[in-house]
Amino acid sequence: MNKIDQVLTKQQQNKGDRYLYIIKIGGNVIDNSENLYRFLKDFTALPGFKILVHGGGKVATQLSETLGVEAKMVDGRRITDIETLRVVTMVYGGLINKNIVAQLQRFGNNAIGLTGADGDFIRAKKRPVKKIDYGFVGDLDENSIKPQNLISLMDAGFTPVFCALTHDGAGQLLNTNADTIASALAVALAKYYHTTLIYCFEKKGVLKDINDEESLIREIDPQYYEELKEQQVIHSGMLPKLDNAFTAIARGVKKVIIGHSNDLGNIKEHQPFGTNLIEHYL
Ligand SMILES: Nc1ncnc2c1ncn2[C@@H]1O[C@H](COP(=O)(O)OP(=O)(O)O)[C@@H](O)[C@H]1O
Ligand SMILES: CC(=O)N[C@@H](CCC(=O)OP(=O)(O)O)C(=O)O
Repeated sequence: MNKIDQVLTKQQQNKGDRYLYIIKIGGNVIDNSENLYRFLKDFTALPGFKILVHGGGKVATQLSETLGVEAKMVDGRRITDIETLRVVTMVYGGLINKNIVAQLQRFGNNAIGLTGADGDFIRAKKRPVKKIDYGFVGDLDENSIKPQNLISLMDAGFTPVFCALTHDGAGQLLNTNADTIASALAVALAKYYHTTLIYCFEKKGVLKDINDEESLIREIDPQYYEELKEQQVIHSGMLPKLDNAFTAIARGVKKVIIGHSNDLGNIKEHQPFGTNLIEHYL
């Protein structure tokens, strides 16, 4: 057994006292400075190890339009030509990532802002051209994340903050959906930590009626998810989010929650929070 494997085996044995929160925030939280402030404060107060993953599609679309680069989405994924890749690199890797890191530092959280290329933390494969050419969009697989260096970074006291950019290992940055990055990180790290994956957005969770915040669904299993899809209770961005969430559950992540960024503090207070995804109802 080599040295790294020995260290990792030891870490696996010690999983008992190693808790990790992987939390993803999307464009609507980033766009609302009050909600973002509150979220980052509550995120900092969570116990244990933490990783933040952020999107920012909304800001990228706004800046694209200002720069005269047309924003095109298909099935919730951005068609990323070379001009768009330049925009998202500036917005995700620069503007949003560095602002979040600076705000976390204010709360005493020693955050370090990363793309998947930094430290070779996340390698992706450019999506093959089939019916649609998505351009510089990266897909993840089970080999995309090698956890060793990420574990070392967290052991050294840093909080990784990942944006929605990865790389292909051959010099090319790729745009990768932030929900997918969060799910892949949770799957890769679930062997080493008691891992909770949380998707925070601007609603209480998955709602029966999207216009009624009181219609929160507290628990969903895959069978109920299928029924909700058939009834068209779930649509648009919530579909890929739930697909990513159930992928994480199927691959060993024990706890996945979808909830409002303003309610994150409920976790510390041991209060109910958002929609919990479960393998199946008992
Ligand atoms: N049943 C549902 N409950 C809550 N949100 C839903 C539901 N069905 C569709 N949605 C939509 O999904 C969106 C969240 O997906 P998305 O925009 O991709 O999130 P993010 O802000 O994290 O990127 C919500 O803003 C909402 O418009
Ligand atoms: C390939 C792809 O679609 N990438 C996303 C990455 C950003 C993201 O995921 O942002 P939200 O979480 O705010 O939606 C995009 O460019 O919109």
